[in-house]
Amino acid sequence: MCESSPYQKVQNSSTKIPKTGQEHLKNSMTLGKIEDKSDLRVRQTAATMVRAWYMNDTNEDQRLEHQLSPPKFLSLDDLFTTSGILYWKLDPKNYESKLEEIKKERGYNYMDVIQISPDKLHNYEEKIKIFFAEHLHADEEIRFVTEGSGYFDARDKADKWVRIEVTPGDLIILPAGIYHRFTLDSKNYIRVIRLFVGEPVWTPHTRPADNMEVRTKYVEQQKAGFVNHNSQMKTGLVN
Ligand SMILES: CSCCC(=O)/C(O)=C/O
Ligand SMILES: [Fe+2]
Ligand code: NI
Repeated sequence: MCESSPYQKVQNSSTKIPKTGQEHLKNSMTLGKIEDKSDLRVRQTAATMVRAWYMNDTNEDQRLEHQLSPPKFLSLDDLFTTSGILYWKLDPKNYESKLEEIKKERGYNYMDVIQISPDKLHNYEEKIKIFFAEHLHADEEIRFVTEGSGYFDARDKADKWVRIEVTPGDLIILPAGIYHRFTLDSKNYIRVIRLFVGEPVWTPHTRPADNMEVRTKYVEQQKAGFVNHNSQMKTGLVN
């Protein structure tokens, strides 16, 4: 989306984050180095907790899980191979340095915070509708969840909806050109850090946008198969 004012904005990671509860980020982060095996185990367990599944197409409330019967889950590897979606699990209470590392590595020099709930988001009903209309962006969509939960839905190679549950500590990167949408779950609240390279442009291009260059490029990549040069990201390990 292309909203501007209601969110805190940080032009680069060393800039102060102005007001509204974001201050604790600065002090809460230490380097996410895995010092011993028990630490690794804890982090791996957390990493495997991401859930992604194929959706049914019933007209029930969008906030419900929409599992197939029986449910059909995807692994992180499947998620990446079928759609190019990258996922990292960070420690939701101690993520600052790892997030900084990722920002540096991928060139994300903009960040702000959005809280989505009926009482926290201006024009909530309208925004929720926009988020849930199938669309693509000309750039990556990078979201790090700090509180609450929700679902990102993305189309796989066969144009089937895959639902990805996001909870605190989840960093998800949707590639440019992928058809997707977002909804809150039945708890009705999420707080998300949004990252971007340069000045953010979150214009949603509603489907059909098949003739956009970014879409044709994405489809080509999808046909050729996505290649991940960062195996940590693919497996969801935090370090
Ligand atoms: C959870 S962040 C708000 C949703 C959004 O910005 C978007 O583009 C969804 O596709
Ligand atoms: Fe989007
Ligand atoms: Ni958007």
